[in-house]
Amino acid sequence: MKGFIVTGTDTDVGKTVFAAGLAQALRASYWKPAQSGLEGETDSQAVSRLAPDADVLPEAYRLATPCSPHEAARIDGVEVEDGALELPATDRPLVVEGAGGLLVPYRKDLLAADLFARWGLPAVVVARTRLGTINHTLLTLEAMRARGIPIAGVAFSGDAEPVAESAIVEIGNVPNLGRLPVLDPLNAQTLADAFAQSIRLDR
Ligand SMILES: Nc1ncnc2c1ncn2[C@@H]1O[C@H](COP(=O)(O)OP(=O)(O)OP(=O)(O)O)[C@@H](O)[C@H]1O
Ligand SMILES: C[C@H](N)[C@H](N)CCCCCC(=O)O
Ligand SMILES: [Mg+2]
Repeated sequence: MKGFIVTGTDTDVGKTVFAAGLAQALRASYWKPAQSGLEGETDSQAVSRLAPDADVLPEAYRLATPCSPHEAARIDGVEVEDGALELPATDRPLVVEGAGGLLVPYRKDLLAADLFARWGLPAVVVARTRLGTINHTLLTLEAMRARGIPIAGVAFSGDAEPVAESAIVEIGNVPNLGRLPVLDPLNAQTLADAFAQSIRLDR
C-alpha cells in the first residue's frame, strides 16, 4: 500500500487542509478513521470540497461529540474495534488523517501512534508555525521515533516563522516539506496552487 499518514502537533493545526492538498496532488483516496464532531463540515466533507479529484472513503467511526475519539465513542456507546481500523483497500495512493495529535486515544489502550506504527505508512507531521511549536513538534518526532513510525517530514502551516522552522528541522533532523501559508480565500484552486508551489514531498 502506498500513501501517507497525516498527523500533527495538535488538533486544529491544518491537517485536513494539508491532507486535501496532498490527496488532490496524488489523486489519492482519503480516509479519516474516526471523525469526532459531526456538526458543521466534517473533515471528509472538507476534503471533498478542497480536493475535487480525491476519492473520499467513508470513516470507520462517525462520533457526535467534538472531543477525543475514545471519549466521543464512550458518549455514543460505541465500541472501537481494531478490525474496523485496518487500512481500507484502494487502487489509489491512500492519505490517512489522524484525529488531533500523535498520542490521541481511540480507546484508552489504543493511541493514534499505535495505529500509525501498525499501518507503517510514512507520516507527515503538520506543525503550526506559532510560538510553542518547537516543543510540540520535537516531542512529536521523538515519540514517533520511539515507536518506529516512519517520518516523511514536517509540513508547516501558517505565517512564515523561519527561526522556529529552522530550529525544528535542524534539531529534529527531519525533512522540511515546506509551508502552506494562510490562504484567503481557501478553496480547491488556491490550495492546489499553494501546494504545488510550496510543498516538496517524495511520492
Ligand atoms: N493554509 C490554510 N489557510 C487558511 N485556513 C487554513 C489553512 N490551514 C488550516 N486552515 C483552517 O484552520 C482550521 C483548522 O484546520 P484543519 O481543519 O485543517 O485542522 P486539523 O488539524 O485537521 O484539525 P482536526 O484535529 O480537528 O482534524 C480550519 O478552519 C481550516 O480551514
Ligand atoms: C474534535 C477535534 N476537532 C478532533 N477531531 C479531535 C481532537 C482530540 C484531541 C484530544 C486531546 O489531545 O486532548
Ligand atoms: Mg482535520
